[in-house]
Amino acid sequence: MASVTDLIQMRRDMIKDTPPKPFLIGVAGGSASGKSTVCAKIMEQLGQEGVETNKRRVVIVSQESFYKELSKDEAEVARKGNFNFDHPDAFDSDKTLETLQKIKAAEIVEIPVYDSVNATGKSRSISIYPADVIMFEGILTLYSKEIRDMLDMKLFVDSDSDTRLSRRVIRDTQERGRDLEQVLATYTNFVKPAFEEFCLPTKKYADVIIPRGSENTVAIGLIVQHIKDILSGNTTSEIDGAIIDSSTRQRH
Ligand SMILES: [N-]=[N+]=N[C@@H]1[C@H](O)[C@@H](CO)O[C@H]1n1ccc(=O)[nH]c1=O
Repeated sequence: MASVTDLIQMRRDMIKDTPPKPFLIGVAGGSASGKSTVCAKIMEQLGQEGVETNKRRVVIVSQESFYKELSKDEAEVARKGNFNFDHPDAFDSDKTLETLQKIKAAEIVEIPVYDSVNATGKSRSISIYPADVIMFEGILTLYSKEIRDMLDMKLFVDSDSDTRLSRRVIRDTQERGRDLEQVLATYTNFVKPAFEEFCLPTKKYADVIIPRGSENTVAIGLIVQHIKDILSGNTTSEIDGAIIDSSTRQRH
């Protein structure tokens, strides 16, 4: 009669041969909360030291890739800073879900790279190849239940709103060539209200909330270690539990 340890090892050997299903992480948080930087740091720390098997492939998918294309009138309104890019309806939720399902099924997908200066996703697109870890980052990545249910880990980057506003002012005036008055008006009219109505309420769905965003090296380190443990099968997952449970049943 094989011991429990043998059973668990046999199971782990079986699992090791099958390519791991992509591990999907949702990273939400207010505009300029540091989501992209948190993702970059996690990716860097996962990619750096090879875990047990070969180097992990980690890719970042931005929710901005799924902005609906603007009509001519909407583009005109957007140019004046009067379009609400922070509302859930600004995103194509069907296309988002379909693309994430393909990514989760380890298919190669083509996604647009959003050009926020010209507010279009038509400038260029990139291919996302099958990866071990996919980080889906954006202000409303935890908003839809269908997407939440697909995620293996949900993170919320929780930076103070004054920090986020000051970053936006610098980013939008310097990198996106907008004037200060328009940036502040857009923030007051759309970004702040939409954050409070649609983004902040999704914090309750997070598995880990990261106060202070990318400066929080302890939180990022814990998250990276947990992902590594899951990828290298070191966690006592439900599979092990099932074996132990079945063997005790046999013992009676
Ligand atoms: N305006 N505004 N706010 C949104 C949102 O807060 C953030 C994340 O999508 O990017 C901003 N955003 C998005 C598309 C765009 O063309 N311009 C832009 O500034």
